Amino acid sequence: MARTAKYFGLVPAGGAGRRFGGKTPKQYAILGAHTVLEHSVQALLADPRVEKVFVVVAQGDSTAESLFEGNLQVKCLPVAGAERANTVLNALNHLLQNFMVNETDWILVHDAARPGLSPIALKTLMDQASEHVVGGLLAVPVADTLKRVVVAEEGEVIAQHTVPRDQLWAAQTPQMFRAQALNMAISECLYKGLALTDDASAIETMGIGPLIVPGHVENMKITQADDLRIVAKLLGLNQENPQ
Ligand SMILES: Nc1ccn([C@@H]2O[C@H](COP(=O)(O)OP(=O)(O)OP(=O)(O)O)[C@@H](O)[C@H]2O)c(=O)n1
Ligand SMILES: C[C@](O)(CO)[C@H](O)COP(=O)(O)O
Repeated sequence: MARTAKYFGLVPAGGAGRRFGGKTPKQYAILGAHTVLEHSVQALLADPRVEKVFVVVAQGDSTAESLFEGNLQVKCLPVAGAERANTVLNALNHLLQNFMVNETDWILVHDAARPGLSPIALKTLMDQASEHVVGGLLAVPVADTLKRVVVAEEGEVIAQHTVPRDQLWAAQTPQMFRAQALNMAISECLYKGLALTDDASAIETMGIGPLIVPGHVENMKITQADDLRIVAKLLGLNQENPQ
């Protein structure tokens, strides 16, 4: 008889941080007293149901391994791929093929670049998405008016027209789905050459809508350099002289 489904974190941390710039990839930038990655991993471990967090890094990246040395709740997998979707798929393949997770276990995919995830948002997502047919994700309703633009030859960005925002939400992470379902959905999409910027979009192509659970602004993604200062402010962390 199959055991009860467990919960595992999967943190894609294999990006180069091109938009962030600088020599240190943003997942290893210092935020308060720890790296961005450590904050993001600890945020997942805030819920006792999360058994283990798998941190997926680029081959040869030993930084994460040293950050979590001795922490039995964290395991680093050097199987990151060319894009975020490849990283997630490579990790899922590794975990399933090595029987480290069961096909029906819940996988919480959470960006290493989102250190501000709150325990209550994580709990709400796990409580609600686990009751949904396919799973779900954190997202926040779009509050700004959105413009579709064109970029002129001189580089000027020109508004073409306004995009109705009444049914638009901005996806965050974690995005929580069953291991094998997500594995198959991403694999199918990549085989078809579909570009995936998140995990839910792969599930959506299977014809099932994931549950949206309201997130919070503090869970923003660190993308540009100044985002580190903004997130530090949102989290009330001293960023003047990061340790
Ligand atoms: N090949 C990749 C690309 C991204 N990521 C991870 O996916 C998350 C979200 O991606 P993004 O914010 O785009 O990070 P980068 O790809 O590093 O940023 P950029 O696109 O600016 O290079 C990050 O935690 C990043 O480390 C990954 O694991 N593998
Ligand atoms: C997964 C994600 O954070 C949801 O908004 C986002 O799509 C990641 O995009 P990125 O370009 O890989 O940062």
